Amino acid sequence: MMSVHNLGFPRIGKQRELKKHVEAFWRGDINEQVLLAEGKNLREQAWQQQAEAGVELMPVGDFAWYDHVLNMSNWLGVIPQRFRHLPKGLTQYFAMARGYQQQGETLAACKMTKWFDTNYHYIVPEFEKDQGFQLQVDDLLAQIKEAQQLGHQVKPVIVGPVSYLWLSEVTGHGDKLRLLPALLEAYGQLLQHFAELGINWVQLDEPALTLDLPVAWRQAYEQTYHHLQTASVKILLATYFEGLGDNLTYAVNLPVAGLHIDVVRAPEQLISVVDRLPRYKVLSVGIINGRSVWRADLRQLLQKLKPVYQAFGDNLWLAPSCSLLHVPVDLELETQLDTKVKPGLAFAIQKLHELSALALGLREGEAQIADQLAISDQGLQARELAVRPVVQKRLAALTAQAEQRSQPYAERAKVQRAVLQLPLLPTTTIGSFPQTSAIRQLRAKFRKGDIDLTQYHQSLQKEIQFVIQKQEALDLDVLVHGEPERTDMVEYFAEQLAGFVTTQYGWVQSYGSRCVRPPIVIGDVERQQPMTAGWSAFAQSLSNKPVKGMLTGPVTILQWSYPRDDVAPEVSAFQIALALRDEVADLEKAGIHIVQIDEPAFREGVPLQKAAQAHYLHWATRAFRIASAGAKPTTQTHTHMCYSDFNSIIEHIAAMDADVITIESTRAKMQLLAAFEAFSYPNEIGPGVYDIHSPSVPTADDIVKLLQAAMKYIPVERLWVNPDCGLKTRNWEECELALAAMVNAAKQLRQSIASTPVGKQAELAH
Ligand SMILES: Nc1nc2c(c(=O)[nH]1)N[C@@H](CNc1ccc(C(=O)N[C@@H](CCC(=O)N[C@@H](CCC(=O)N[C@@H](CCC(=O)O)C(=O)O)C(=O)O)C(=O)O)cc1)CN2
Ligand code: MET
Ligand SMILES: [Zn+2]
Repeated sequence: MMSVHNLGFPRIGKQRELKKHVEAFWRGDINEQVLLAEGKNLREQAWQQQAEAGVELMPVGDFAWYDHVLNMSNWLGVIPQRFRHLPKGLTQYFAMARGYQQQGETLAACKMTKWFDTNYHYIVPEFEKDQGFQLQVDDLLAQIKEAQQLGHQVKPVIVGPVSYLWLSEVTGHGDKLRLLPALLEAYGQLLQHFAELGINWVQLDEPALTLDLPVAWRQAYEQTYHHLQTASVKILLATYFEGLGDNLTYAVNLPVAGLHIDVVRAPEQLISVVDRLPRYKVLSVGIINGRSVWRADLRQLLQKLKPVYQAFGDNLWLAPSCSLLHVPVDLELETQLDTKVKPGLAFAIQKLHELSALALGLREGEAQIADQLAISDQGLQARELAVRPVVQKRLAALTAQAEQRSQPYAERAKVQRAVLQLPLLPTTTIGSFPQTSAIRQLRAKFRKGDIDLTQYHQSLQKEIQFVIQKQEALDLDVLVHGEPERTDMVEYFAEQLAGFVTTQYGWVQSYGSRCVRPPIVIGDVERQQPMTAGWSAFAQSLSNKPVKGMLTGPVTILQWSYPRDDVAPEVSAFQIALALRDEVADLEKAGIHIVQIDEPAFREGVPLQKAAQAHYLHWATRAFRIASAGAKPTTQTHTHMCYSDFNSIIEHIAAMDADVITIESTRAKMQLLAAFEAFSYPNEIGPGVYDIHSPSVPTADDIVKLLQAAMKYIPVERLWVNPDCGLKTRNWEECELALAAMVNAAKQLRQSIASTPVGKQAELAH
């Protein structure tokens, strides 16, 4: 029978229950037994919600206390040496995710990085040179039994071996593919365990199969699935986030029982796959967008699926394009959404209902789903909202000149030096200071109406005063206001821009227990009033040192929101950029001399396949320039990037033409700067000098060494001193100690440079 199945479901619960339980466990407020019971509850609820929405084949294995890639490492026994003496189970698991500090012992966490082009972060598998694999899967098998006992037909869902290997890092040198045979043995055993539990189908997630793969990795796919075909379970090979591209011919011929393809990201591949996939295989069509919150056009999708159903019959399965991890759980919780917008949206549960409707419509005819079609038709009307001809006209009239600063960097730098009077190696922070529970509670009180707007603003002003005082005391050179008024760097802007809506409970996991509520772009974007200038002006009034204005860039605002699914992303990005351009002008009017426009998601937005990258990089760079280039030559523009590997996009970073870029680089030990040097990056750079993810505090010596390393690549006149990223997830004690060390390090270096003869200085600087 044709099946409706799901690739994965949000694990956090409708109201972020998982976050609350896990954080309570970390604080020691609940014990392991209670945590395990709460997890079991959440899984049961998720299965129940999916079953009620018509899922016939239930994903199991998508639950994770922290991250599903870390789960896979744990199941395979990929535990780096430094954690092996810790008690197996949750202690070891959380130590790998977050680091470990106890009784004088400090273990660094494993690396965390972006999951393909999403805002979800996974824990990078860390292999030793001769990594072995040893299954420890009792918890996974127990979950499968839990679901079976509840009467669900279970399909285990795990990361496939090639993608797992692709995402891993090997310490020292060595070709990762060497490890494939041993890895396949372990996967083979795991599939055998599934078979013993009566499992019929297993889903192996292989998003890496959509990348432009080196030949050896393509071959690894053949080797892998030839090896695993002897297992007594059927394999559904799941690909998503892109089309199969050049790997299509390989993919359709791999010896697996089923193939899942993403026809939302790559609609054009449907015909090719239907033509080439043998009819005895299952074709799982990812037809409902797992990365968006827009309702689907069911009539159109039915037309698309009809010929596929004719060709494949019961071997056609319907699914979301990818795991629903990337969308919120339930639209029904949203009681404050505009009543014209809400019918246009679908969260995880609603998306599964859309799939069930499609399946029923295909099997039994459209008349059977008249109600759902009516809902879909109504949803399409929400796309006609928020049309703003004024914005469209302004965009159309934009000149190339508007995207250029009025003077080149070399000249701007001179006038900025005169205005700002900064010392060599200026010190600064990235923007946010600790988001304490007092601040969050203040916000919660304001939302509930327990305090009014005036009281809320007064308390925020007090916080800004406190933040400025602390920075003065630390003797930082360029100050920030600390962003206490922002729940999130993207949501804050979306709340104020016309053309966006925000949600109450639209939480999506970003990493571990940390969640975000991505806003939704519903139409043309337009600024209605200044968004940040008041707060920045207030902060500046408290200090004689420059205070940076703090904006989130157009690419990041769009990337961390749900875009329209029927508007080219650059159109929305340019509109957001125009709004920010006006904000920059208002900051200048308010007496602000430095404006930072953060673009941490700039790299994340780069398309996975090479063919599409140039177009993206072109418009993304333009969007940044539209936002920033209106600044006066005396205004110093900054940007900030983090969480990614920048080496491949340096020329585009340079084309953004920010006067200063502050960039995460501690974990890569300044190696990143070699790339900046190789490219002759012309403007100023603040390579992060300490990792803000770790509670451990750096010493001034550590920082001096890093800066000396940086001076080998970047002339000291163009170097800044700052942490890797914002400090909102840290506490004050950690911040003060770390920043004191940082300022101290900068001062030491300034002194040693000042006492160095001029000839030598030049040497030092290069
Ligand atoms: N959008 C986005 N993506 C990003 C980042 C980012 O900053 N923003 N940074 C990178 C890393 N990702 C991150 C994602 C989230 C968080 C984070 O701290 N999230 C907070 C939520 C922030 C928030 O919206 N807070 C609200 C709601 C807070 C809250 O939970 N309030 C309580 C009540 C108050 C209390 O008792 O604490 C409640 O509603 O129940 C507020 O401040 O008002 C969390 O999960 O805890 C950090 C980094 C990459 N991606
Ligand atoms: C994820 S980048 C964060 C930049 C922001 N200005 C902050 O300091 O939090
Ligand atoms: Zn950052």
